[in-house]
Amino acid sequence: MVKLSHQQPNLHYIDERIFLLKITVLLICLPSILVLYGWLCESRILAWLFPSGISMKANSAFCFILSSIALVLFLTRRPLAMMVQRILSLILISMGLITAYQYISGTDLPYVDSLLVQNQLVQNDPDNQLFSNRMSPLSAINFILNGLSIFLLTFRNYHILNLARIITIPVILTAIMVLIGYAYGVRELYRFGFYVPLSPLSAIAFIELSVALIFIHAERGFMRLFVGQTLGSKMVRWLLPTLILVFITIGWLCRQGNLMHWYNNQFEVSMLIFLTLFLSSCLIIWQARAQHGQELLRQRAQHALELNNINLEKKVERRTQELKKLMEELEALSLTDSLTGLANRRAFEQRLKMEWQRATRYEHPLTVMLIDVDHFKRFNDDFGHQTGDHVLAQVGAILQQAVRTTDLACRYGGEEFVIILPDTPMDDALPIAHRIREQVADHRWEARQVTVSVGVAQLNQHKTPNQLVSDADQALYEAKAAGRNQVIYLN
Ligand SMILES: Nc1nc2c(ncn2[C@@H]2O[C@H](COP(=O)(O)OP(=O)(O)OP(=O)(O)O)[C@@H](O)[C@H]2O)c(=O)[nH]1
Repeated sequence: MVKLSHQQPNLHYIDERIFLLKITVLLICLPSILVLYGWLCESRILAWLFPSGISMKANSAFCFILSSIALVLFLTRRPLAMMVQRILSLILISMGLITAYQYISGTDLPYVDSLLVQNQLVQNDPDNQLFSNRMSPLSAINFILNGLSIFLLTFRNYHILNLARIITIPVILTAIMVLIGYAYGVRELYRFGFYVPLSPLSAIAFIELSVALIFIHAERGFMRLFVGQTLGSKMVRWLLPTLILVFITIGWLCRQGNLMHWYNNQFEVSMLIFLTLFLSSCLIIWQARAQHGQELLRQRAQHALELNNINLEKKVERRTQELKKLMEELEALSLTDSLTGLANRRAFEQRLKMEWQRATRYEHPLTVMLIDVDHFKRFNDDFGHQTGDHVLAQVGAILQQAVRTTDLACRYGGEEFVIILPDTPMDDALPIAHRIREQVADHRWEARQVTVSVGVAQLNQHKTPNQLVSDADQALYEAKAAGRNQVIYLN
């Protein structure tokens, strides 16, 4: 069994529906109480509330009062209310079944039709008829159906809810038929054979009761269509009652004209067809206009949405490109030394690892040289850090110029630099090292002459890139020890 979920529909609509339910209960209950009171006090005026010559029977009035109570109890969710509703619905079903049994078997069970009132009013009734104190067979069937519907609605289950609604539809249809019968004077529509006819007041009460039952928990099941906020919901809410009322009224007016001998039958039918065509066309055009407007709005909204999507996609694409560029810049920044503009130690380590792998795999020569500024501490102490920074930047520029594009000059840290020379044997690397040393020494320095010491090492049987750097460092150490401004290589 599917349990109903507790949705939160529009509260404004809920308030409106609670109000309508209360009004409906009053509309069913008040006339029924008056009719029942009329029967009990033998007041023909009250019992014959509707001036048609056919009264709502006392049992029917009683059943309608019970139905109203059951209806109003749908406003509370207490288990006790649910129990009372089930008991009331069972009474309604029983009343209907017992009456139907009496009609079918032709018997007159004691204390059933005379349960609430004796027959005095009926006996005085000029239109007296067989079983005239008994509710009509149609009422009996309708009370069975409505009682069943109330009983099922107390279960609040999705499938049962729809079933409860479906069984009230025949009640509405037959009651409308009865009203049409009264309006147009078609006896066969409200009275079957010699049976007791259904009174117009009962027909109205059945319509009110059944419509109210159909709208219980309307936000669930197929009745959602009637209480929704869509154009379809608004259409069905207005169009359906309008259609029923308008066409019944047109028919009635045409009929009355004929009865008053303003025109004959042919004219009545022609008028009816003309007015029906005219009004149906008006209704269709009115609704088509509303739908057309809605469709245009929808198309415009869709177009705007598509444009928005295209703009959004362009924006995302632009932002992605910007982000990509930013990432590349960040990546470059993270690999660059800010003072000299050379690659930093991180970039050096990445590249050395790569070149070392390539060189060992293809047995290519690979040389690394470490360059250190001589007595830089003293330089800093004498001329200050800022001048020292300037010297480092200039040494960096000299190194960058001295190497090929396939080589990589990096700032190793502090005043120490390193150059990776791929595919370069020691014989080719040494002239470069000497050139660098000379260029630094020959440079026109502002403060004082600056020199560098260079240690060179070539890849040999080194197991790791670190060992190669360590060899270059050893050579550099020896260059320092040999008096600085020297190039020393380690084989
Ligand atoms: N201006 C400046 N100085 C730095 C920077 N990085 C390191 N130094 C300085 O470089 C000096 C390096 O000194 P040491 O390692 O003793 O070596 P040195 O004085 O060059 O002597 P040798 O290398 O033996 O010739 C230290 O005083 C550091 O403060 C930097 O980015 N800018």
